[in-house]
Amino acid sequence: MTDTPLHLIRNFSIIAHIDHGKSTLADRLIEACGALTAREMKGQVLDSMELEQERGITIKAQTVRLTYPAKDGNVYTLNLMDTPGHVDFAYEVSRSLAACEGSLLVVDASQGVEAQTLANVYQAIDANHEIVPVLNKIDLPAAEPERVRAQIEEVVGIPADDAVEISAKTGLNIEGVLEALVQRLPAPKGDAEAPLQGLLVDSWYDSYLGVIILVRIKEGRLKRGDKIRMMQTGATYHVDQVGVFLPKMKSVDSLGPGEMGYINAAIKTVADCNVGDTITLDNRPAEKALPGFKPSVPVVWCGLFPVDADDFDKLRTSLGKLRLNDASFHFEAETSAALGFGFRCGFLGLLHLEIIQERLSREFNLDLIATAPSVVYKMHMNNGDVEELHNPADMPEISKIDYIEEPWIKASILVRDEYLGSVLTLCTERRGVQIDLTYVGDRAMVVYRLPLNEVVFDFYDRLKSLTRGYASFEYQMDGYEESDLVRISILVNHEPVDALAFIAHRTVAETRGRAICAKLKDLIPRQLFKIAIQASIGSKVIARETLGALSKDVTAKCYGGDISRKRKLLEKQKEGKKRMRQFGKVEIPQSAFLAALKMD
Ligand SMILES: Nc1nc2c(ncn2[C@@H]2O[C@H](COP(=O)(O)OP(=O)(O)OP(=O)(O)O)[C@@H](O)[C@H]2O)c(=O)[nH]1
Repeated sequence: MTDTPLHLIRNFSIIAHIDHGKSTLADRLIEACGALTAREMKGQVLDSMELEQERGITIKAQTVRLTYPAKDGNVYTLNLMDTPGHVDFAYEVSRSLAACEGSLLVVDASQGVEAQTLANVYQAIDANHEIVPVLNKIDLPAAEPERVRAQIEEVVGIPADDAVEISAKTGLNIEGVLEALVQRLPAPKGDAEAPLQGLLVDSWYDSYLGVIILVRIKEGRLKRGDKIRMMQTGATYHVDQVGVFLPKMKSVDSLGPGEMGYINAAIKTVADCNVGDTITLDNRPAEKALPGFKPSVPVVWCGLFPVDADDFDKLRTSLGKLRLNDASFHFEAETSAALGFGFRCGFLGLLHLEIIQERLSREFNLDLIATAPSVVYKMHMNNGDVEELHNPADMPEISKIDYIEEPWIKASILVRDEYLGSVLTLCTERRGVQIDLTYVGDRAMVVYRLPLNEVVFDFYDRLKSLTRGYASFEYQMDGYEESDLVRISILVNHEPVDALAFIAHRTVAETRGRAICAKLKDLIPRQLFKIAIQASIGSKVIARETLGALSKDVTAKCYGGDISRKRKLLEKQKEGKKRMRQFGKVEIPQSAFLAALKMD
């Protein structure tokens, strides 16, 4: 089974906007090729992570090898790479694409082209893919295949005459997709006798097998027992197992050119397995490495702290494990006066942040406090140095800073005309600069430049609520620009609370400072003395709230008599204390941080 001739291999990925039916189609293809029995299918096979299933989004790119007896009498090997649809995972999309020769472009025939469809299809075009448009959900009464076909031609700019019309849900015309794959996608190229060149597409940690590497062989052959070398890191390993995903793992003797599969080689550190690296043979190395991927750079950072300080080590181990599965995620130890020991973590975007946070809580059972997400600022110092700032609490003294730059993005928003006005207002409020406004059928496509800082700050939520969920949003990084930014410190009883410090444009500093102070006033329990809650820029106070004093003796109502009841009350109070953080004389409950950090 390992010796599929090149002309009978097709490697493809499926690209689509979220919810247009990519995973459902993948399931149908797997089913149609008999890889799994219906009972084994049980829901969507490719979205294996629990969290993914619940949210219905695809996080990790995965691959499946299918066998398809085509109408031309040949039996083809089809390697399907699943790709995530969301913009935060654009990086994973690009590496999946680099491992394939073609793409199925799935468009929901009742919805039409969306912002994310465009973003993904341009990546596929960049990767020189042959693209087969697929119109899905034609079972829906609202499906308008003709209109969407025209839209694909007009907006995406690829021919859509022979787009395959299907219903992934009912299974209608799945064979049409399989035939299009074998007839329209090019076969991979490569020479089985050449020195090995394998593209390291992905690596993750499996609790039974250790580190697993997903590889696409470009040239040569990779066998069990080979000694491989990673061309970038120079690390060498003996290959214990070579295999393919059916989608269950199945070991094979070797993988030849054009094939995709996995390697298991008792690798201890995933740090040696850089995605995009070239795998070659130690005793007969390739001369050149394959063109790799651009490393992913985290654009959003936030602090993660265990609610229970005893969980610090567990948090460290858990982050390490997640990182094995997700090289795009970064973390480093951090201490906060307010929150204790924790980690500063870097993410590709907000959804990525949310997913990691949720996985920590679900898979590792950790109770965490996350500080407000911050973008990476560039501090141009008076002495000519340029420092990157990931954490507002680390901002250098203002007198030493010449100027500050912040990252900008170019965002495309596709929205129904009736909501356009509110979207334009939102973008303007967020310091956006309009670049373009066109129409895609009955919807407006507006392109804005926006400071990323304003987008990490509840932009998605506002966009969603303003458009009743009907807007689609896609962005890419668009350079750095100088900006009038200030750090706002929050002081409780004149003590700065580092975890609440944030950076904002001067024009919105006061409003946001006020909002936090007002919120904290409601969240911090009254104490025996008056407490000032202030927001300041440097030494200048820009907002203030005062929390009145209160005397409170929980045992007062117990008339001295019932000792056990009294003890219970005191214990209860002690319990409560554990969840408090001490600030000078003031105790702030964890819930206050959580709520204050969740600004809305
Ligand atoms: N009526 C109908 N519904 C479909 C069809 N294909 C998929 N769906 C539904 O559309 C929704 C989204 O499908 P998914 O396959 O999860 O979409 P996806 O593109 O994989 O979504 P992400 O993984 O989030 O990118 C699900 O509720 C499916 O049941 C179809 O052909 N017809």
